[in-house]
Amino acid sequence: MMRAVTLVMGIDSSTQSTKALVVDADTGQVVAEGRAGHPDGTEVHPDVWWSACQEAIGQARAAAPGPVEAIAVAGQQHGMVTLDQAGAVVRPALLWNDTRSAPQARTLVARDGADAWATRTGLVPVASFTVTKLAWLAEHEPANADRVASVLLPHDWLTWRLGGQQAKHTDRGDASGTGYFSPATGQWLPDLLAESFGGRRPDLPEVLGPNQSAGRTPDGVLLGAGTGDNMGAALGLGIGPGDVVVSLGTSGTVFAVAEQPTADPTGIVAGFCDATGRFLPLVCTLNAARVLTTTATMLGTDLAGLDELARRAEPGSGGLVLLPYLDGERTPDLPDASGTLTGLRRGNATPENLARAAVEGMLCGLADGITAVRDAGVTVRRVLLIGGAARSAAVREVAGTLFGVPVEVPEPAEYVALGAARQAAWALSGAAEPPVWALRAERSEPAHTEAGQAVRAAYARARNQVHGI
Ligand SMILES: Nc1ncnc2c1ncn2[C@@H]1O[C@H](COP(=O)(O)OP(=O)(O)O)[C@@H](O)[C@H]1O
Ligand SMILES: O=C(CO)[C@@H](O)[C@H](O)COP(=O)(O)O
Repeated sequence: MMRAVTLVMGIDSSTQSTKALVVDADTGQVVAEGRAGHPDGTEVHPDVWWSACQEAIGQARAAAPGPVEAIAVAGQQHGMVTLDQAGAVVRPALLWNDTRSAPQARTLVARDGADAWATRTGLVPVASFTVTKLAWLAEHEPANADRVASVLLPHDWLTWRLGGQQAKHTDRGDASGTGYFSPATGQWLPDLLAESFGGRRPDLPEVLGPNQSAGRTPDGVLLGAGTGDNMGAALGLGIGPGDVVVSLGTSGTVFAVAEQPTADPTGIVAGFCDATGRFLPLVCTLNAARVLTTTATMLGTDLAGLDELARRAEPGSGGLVLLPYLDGERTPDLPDASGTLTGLRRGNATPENLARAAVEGMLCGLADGITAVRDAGVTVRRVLLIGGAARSAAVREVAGTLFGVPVEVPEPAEYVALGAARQAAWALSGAAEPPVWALRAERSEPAHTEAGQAVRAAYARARNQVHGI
């Protein structure tokens, strides 16, 4: 007899695109997909995400074998979505990679001290976090700030739109990236928000538990709480103790699931919550996959060409080191930095070496991130490498040399959207735990740590030489 299939949808609204997956709720098998691009830029009107979301959902629904019963959205973290009293967007959202609020971040840290921020919010403010964007708005656009009746994150806003603009909801995972939420208590910190937003007290969405529902769409589909994209990926992969994920999308992230909250006063490890009721210590760099696309363009080739060139060069790129801070950097906290190529000589100035230096430079910052999460108390037994740039063979090989632990590459898949789908299936089931879905087949990259250590040392020297850190 045929099994009755229950279908759910997971949406990943990340920096560069929206992806929608229709998934079998019992097995986690993907049965249909949709995708739509986002425009470039660090300031984006949320309507753009809504159009992309509609397009991706339309494609996935058209290809699906039946109707979906639940949907959840995982979105790029930290983006500042401001709504007025009538629910209209006050101004385009400032995204996680917009660095204009770096001066406000410094002022907030000077005001309360890094220790106090880390203890209260799990974070030390940098330009990425929503609280600094609100401080920027209060200082630079007070008339707009006065109109703000509520503040949402990208995933909250999309969930609210999908639900026909009824009650506003978020989850612990995404809330923990704002800078006015306590991961330890699971509560908003409205006084801290007001102190940072010129005394204003906008409404904040209700924080739902991991398997709670955010209502229904006008046509009756159950809505999951949704979450941030990194929390979504952790749920999609179903990571456990000893697993550290390195995700190479627009951002580079390193994260693991932890039982206890973390509070790192250096600000390197952000003490986020996850999407299962646990915690998600995370290190984020601003420059990941796009370092490769930019280098490919510089070399007059495409990503496949860059891959071939990088694989022809020796480890260490003949002495070339790229500090890849093309969009400024968040970790280390260098919002005004630009990229630097060091070690250039007539004898090593080849396309091959430049291609490999781009791959090595992008990954060295994340290797440092692995060290930082280990220092924060995370056990690191293996790295799971995901995100768009994990599709590159050169990236996978070099990661195996730099990370110092076994690197496993799960079958390429949209793990953020898969995590959102798993959350939707969980909300639909009403069960205490999410459905058990098998992790996709993995390939391992052998670790050659000796060559990798020399590459990391050269990177650290170059960073010290240029930035004094
Ligand atoms: N084979 C590849 N080699 C290197 N980069 C790739 C490859 N395929 C895709 N990418 C890059 O991955 C990025 C998209 O990854 P994704 O994880 O979807 O990002 P995001 O979630 O931030 O939108 C793009 O910058 C794209 O150029
Ligand atoms: O700011 C962070 C994490 O703190 C980023 O990871 C954003 O969540 C954007 O993610 P991608 O678009 O690169 O997936």
